[in-house]
Amino acid sequence: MSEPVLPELRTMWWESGNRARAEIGAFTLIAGLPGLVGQALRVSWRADRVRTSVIAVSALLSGAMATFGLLATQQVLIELFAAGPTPDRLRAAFPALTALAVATAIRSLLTVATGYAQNSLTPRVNHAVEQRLFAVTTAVPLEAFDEDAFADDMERATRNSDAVILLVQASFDLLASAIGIVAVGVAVVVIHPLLLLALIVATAPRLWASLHAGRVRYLTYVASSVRHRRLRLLHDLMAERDSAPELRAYRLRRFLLEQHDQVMGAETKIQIDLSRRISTTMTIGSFVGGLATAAVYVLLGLLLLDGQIPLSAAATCVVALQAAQRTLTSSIYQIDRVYAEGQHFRDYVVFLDRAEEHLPDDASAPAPGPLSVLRVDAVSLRYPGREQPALDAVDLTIEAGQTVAFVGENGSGKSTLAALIAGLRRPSSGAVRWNGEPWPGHNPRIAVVTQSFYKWPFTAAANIHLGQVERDPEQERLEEAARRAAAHDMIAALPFGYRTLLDRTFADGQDLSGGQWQRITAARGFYSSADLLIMDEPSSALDPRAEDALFQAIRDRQGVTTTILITHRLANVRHADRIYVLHEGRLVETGTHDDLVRAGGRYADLFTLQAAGYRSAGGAG
Ligand SMILES: Nc1ncnc2c1ncn2[C@@H]1O[C@H](COP(=O)(O)OP(=O)(O)OP(=O)(O)O)[C@@H](O)[C@H]1O
Repeated sequence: MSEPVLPELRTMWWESGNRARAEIGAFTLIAGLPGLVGQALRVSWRADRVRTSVIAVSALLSGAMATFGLLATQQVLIELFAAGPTPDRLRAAFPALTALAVATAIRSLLTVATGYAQNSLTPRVNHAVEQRLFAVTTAVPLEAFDEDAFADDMERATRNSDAVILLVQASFDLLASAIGIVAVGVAVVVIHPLLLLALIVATAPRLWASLHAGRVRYLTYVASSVRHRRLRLLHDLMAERDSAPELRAYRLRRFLLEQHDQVMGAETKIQIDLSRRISTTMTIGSFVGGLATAAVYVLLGLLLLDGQIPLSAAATCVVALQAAQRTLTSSIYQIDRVYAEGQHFRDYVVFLDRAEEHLPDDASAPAPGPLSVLRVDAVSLRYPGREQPALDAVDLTIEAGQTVAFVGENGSGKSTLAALIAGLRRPSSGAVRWNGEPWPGHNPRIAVVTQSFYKWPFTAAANIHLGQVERDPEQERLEEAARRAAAHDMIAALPFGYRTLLDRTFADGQDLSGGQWQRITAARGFYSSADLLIMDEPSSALDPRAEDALFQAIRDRQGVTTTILITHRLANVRHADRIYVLHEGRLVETGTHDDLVRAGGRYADLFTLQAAGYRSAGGAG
């Protein structure tokens, strides 16, 4: 093995928020919060005004109750520390005690109301966010996926769709904590203005230390993230079904175990170093925080001795200080969360904005009529990052009812031309005209059986029905399409026939061979009643009998419906009304099979080469 380590990994979607949090200091962190909380509240407001209002009002009322509770506590203490017999003092403290109990009960009720409102708000926000996101991801044209930056943004936005609700939740929690802190501040000012200063002095070092510790925690995460992913990659390689056969066939076991040992060793060492740093930060934070609190207690003592504040005020201040520190601890956690989730939320918003630029404007276009003629006018396409155009000024005309073939060597541009005709991609220049009119986006009258088909995790029947999902499935038509693609007998032999799930993730799910899958996708093409059917390499994995049946079915369409056939098996295009030969993106030859063989050009060369292969094999046999 010449490569000592696995290749570099790119930054992943889930790291952006934590990375951003790790890179900034406490000041930038705090300064960024109002904007993020504002955005979260707007999202929440749009999703559900009533519940958003309930949560916001509850947070405010809860803060008011906290202030009220502290003032009542002071009143209770004043009455209890007053001179006189204990029963009298208790009687005097009773109204304040009742007020304290009521304030506490109201706060508890508000917490319950907030919980209910948040529980119902969460699915509503998620629903709104996901609907908007997937409405966009399913509408952007294919070329958007070729732009690296766009594809990255899309991945981040899709995976981070729950960032919105996490940001909303964290923002509400932060809001409640912030109001709680303000409430304590107000109560303390009412008791004695100087105590506010004491409160700030006691809590500020802890606040700073906790924020700093948060940053170290995020740094820890970021520093180990690449190794974690590398480990996950190795876990998958060593324990997954897909890689298991080659792992054994190529005897990769030792290599992978060594890689795992190396990465795991580095990870352990760095984790230990980093946890040491975190512990140090936390210890310093607690130490300085403790000193500051002690200093405040000393100050309180001095004020008491000097007669500046009564004993009840000092005692209330101690209670307030503890309440403030409790609220602060939860605030720090919320601040970090709001910031990190806020970055993910920004990814989501940025993606939606960028995606808007890509969306096709086909809402206002009239539906295309039945095909009479399709014209490809000087169409060119250059993929991003490629010097050579994949298609270069291609012109051709297809009449309704024709069967035409695109042939050419690998990479000559056949699939790209098919994608342009279907409207799955837009040309860099030129136009595809359906009955003389260009059609923006995918043309609903064209069905495509793609070369790199997707194995949809549905039943066999549903997989065929995908060819025309807008109509209810008709078993007879499904079977008829399957027969034409030589798929019927194979499906009938599956454990549940047409109702067999074609994905092993599901209970009783089955997997098919490559050729069997290809028969299903061909059946899907036949099932559609599109005016134009494009079949891109529909027989590459088929056995000779299935291939013969498939091409017979394609020949049966000739003169009735229109077909574009892309194949390297040139014997199968002999019957085509017209053959277009592509070479390095240019249309180099056009004609019937006989015309092209007679012309003795590129097609004739390829055909003779293939035919010679069969002849010599026949001769050898
Ligand atoms: N998404 C893409 N991004 C960048 N280049 C691409 C992309 N898809 C295809 N290409 C390039 O465009 C050229 C034409 O590719 P295309 O798939 O159209 O060829 P093809 O004639 O269908 O080939 P094959 O016979 O192998 O299926 C090739 O050079 C290919 O590398």
